Amino acid sequence: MTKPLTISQVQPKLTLQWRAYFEMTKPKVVALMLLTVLVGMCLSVPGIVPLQPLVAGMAGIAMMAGAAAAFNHLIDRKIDGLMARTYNRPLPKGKISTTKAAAFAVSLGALGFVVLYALVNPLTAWLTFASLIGYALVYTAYLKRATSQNIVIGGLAGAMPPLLGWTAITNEMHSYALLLVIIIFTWTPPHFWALAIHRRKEYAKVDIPMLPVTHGVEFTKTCILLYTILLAIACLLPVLVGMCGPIYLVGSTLLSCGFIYKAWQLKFHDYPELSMQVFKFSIYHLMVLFIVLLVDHYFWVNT
Ligand code: HEM
Ligand SMILES: CC(C)=CCC/C(C)=C/CC/C(C)=C/COP(=O)(O)OP(=O)(O)O
Repeated sequence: MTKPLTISQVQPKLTLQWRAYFEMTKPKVVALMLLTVLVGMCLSVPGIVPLQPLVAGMAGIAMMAGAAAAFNHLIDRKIDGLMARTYNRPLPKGKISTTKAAAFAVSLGALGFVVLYALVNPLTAWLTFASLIGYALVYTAYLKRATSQNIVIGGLAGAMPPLLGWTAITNEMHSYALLLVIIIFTWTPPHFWALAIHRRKEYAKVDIPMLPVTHGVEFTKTCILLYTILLAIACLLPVLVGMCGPIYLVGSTLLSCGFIYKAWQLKFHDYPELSMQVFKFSIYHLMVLFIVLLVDHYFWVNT
């Protein structure tokens, strides 16, 4: 006869399951996206942001972005199991079955959609749904395996969060919000290609046509440098149209100089650790840039 499980045996199993589901939502990526959502919300109105659409908007967008990430885990489970960076993920490790992962992704996405539709507005719900489809289906299931421009085109889905935040509060698309989308859109290629240089052998092994695999490391480094220059120009646009003030101008210029400097080092110095340094820098760059946007908004634009 099999012995019944004791509470002390069940508890760790439940905790492990919970952690595995949480990991599928790519929490750190979604956390940075939520910062850009919040900034989109704050910049959309001159004064205090109304609390109800702020809370419901953040919750709904977080759920749908987490669901998109879970779909990515599900669709990529086979190649993830073959790469050193990702073999330990819940699906290749067998911590969660494909059926449960699919049920989780669908329920989380549906719940997020209902929250946005019912408590925020239909415009934000549909735009977030389009981002989910853009990342989970267009990028993951198709572009990723089809072209070396995969992340340039697919990056549009990941760039949407500030616009989603903006529409959650105002129920309309504003050209200022599109400038924030353009900034994340031009930031994505240097962010990802730096990592792809470091992991190029793994991508080649699973036949994923990332730029360093198809066009070589030197060409990718040139593209990274050019995109950091393009990003610096994109970061100036909010000042040129009068959306942001001097605090943002100084902060974003320093960040742009830092990013171009790191990309220049990557292109013209041959230290293997530089690619991961550029990748890490990109994350701090975007985080600080959006914090500076917020500080500028409350300390300059409103004065
Ligand atoms: C299509 C667009 C994008 C691609 C292909 C991409 C790719 C990646 C990859 C492969 C990693 C994993 C690195 C690792 O496992 O060590 C990563 C990490 C990260 N990405 Fe992106 N990314 C994209 C867009 C974004 C966006 C829009 C944001 C935020 C607004 C973002 C924020 C982050 C953060 C915070 C991490 C670090 C996560 C961690 O440390 O666990 N990414 N990105
Ligand atoms: C609704 C909404 C706002 C959607 C946005 C979805 C989202 C979480 C985008 C993140 C972009 C990202 C981490 C791409 C990496 O995928 P990858 O498959 O190239 O990397 P991996 O190998 O680490 O999985």
